[in-house]
Amino acid sequence: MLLELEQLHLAYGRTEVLKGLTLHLTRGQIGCLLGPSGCGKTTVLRAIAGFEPVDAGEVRIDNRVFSKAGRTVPPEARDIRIVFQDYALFPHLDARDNVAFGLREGRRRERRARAEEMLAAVGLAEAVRAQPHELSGGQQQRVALARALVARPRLILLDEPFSNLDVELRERLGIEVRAVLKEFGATALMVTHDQHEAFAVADEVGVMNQGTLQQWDRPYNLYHRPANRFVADFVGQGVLIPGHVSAPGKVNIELGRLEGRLITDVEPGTDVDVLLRPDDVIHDDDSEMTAEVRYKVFRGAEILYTLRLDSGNRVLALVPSHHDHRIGEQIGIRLDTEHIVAFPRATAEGAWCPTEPPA
Ligand SMILES: Nc1ncnc2c1ncn2[C@@H]1O[C@H](COP(=O)(O)OP(=O)(O)OP(=O)(O)O)[C@@H](O)[C@H]1O
Repeated sequence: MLLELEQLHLAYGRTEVLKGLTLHLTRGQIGCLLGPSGCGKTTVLRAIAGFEPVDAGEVRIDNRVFSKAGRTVPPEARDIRIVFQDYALFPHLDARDNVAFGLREGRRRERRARAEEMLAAVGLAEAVRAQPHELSGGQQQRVALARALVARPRLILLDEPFSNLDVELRERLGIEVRAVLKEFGATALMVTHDQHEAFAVADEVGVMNQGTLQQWDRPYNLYHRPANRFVADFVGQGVLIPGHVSAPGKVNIELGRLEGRLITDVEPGTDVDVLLRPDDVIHDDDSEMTAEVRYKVFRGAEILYTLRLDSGNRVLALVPSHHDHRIGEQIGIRLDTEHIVAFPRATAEGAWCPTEPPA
């Protein structure tokens, strides 16, 4: 294990921000913390970097305790580098010298040579002498990444690294950053509130809520096997539909009987809420089951339909966009679920539905 956070507790004054957070990263692994604003993501990075002392629990790196109650190894002694949202480049230094700054040792010529190699690795061989203001946001962030990587630190932390970039660029840069981190075998932890960014970059993603980790898993599992309602709601889209577990692996809902492996632990006889993702609901003109189009969002390749069932419940359906139906039309649907995600029926506040479109 390269990074181990064990039962971390951290409060700002009386406000408890991290409440027993445990997380492990192996060497060469890229992790990402995802969660709503204010859930404590940046605080986790600050605790790892040594900017914030912890109240309880431990931060261990390479089996060495770097933080525990009453003891915080200073940031400069941790061999960690951070890539910030605003790039934090020196405006008066060119790209090469910004990267060379990441090397604290060696002669200037050697440091510049290594900086040039590193810039080439992030695709900026042509821009070594450019000043930050001559570079685009994406290029500046690549310079910042090169500066973080050049000294081969133990761990790289990335704090919302793409949030100043436009959406199109974010995912592309995310894929590039992942490739570079992997090429150098770097261990990295990123924080973001953008799940597409997290999925593009990370091997494993942790969903946080109010200072705790709800699930740490591969992106596929977060989407298809959410551990609880919070994760189901936060990752991807979907609705919860009332159902009843009639037998192991069999759940009755108003659209019929679902059969498949139950992901969550619910006994036969239990009333449940079943998660239906937009890709579970297939548009099929030949199906006898129909639903009314209440709302639609054109997404280019697909249209995301909000459909009203006879009961009044809503489901979402992701449909190829040449199936362009009008609001109010009844369209055929069928379900395609290979496994079932169901949570024991809770209070009404646990369930959610897409909101009605504005009139
Ligand atoms: N220095 C501080 N003093 C007091 N409270 C703080 C301090 N820094 C953060 N907080 C509070 O701690 C909570 C967690 O903050 P943090 O920045 O870790 O959240 P975050 O998940 O990174 O949020 P965002 O996505 O908005 O950046 C917030 O409620 C915030 O207001």
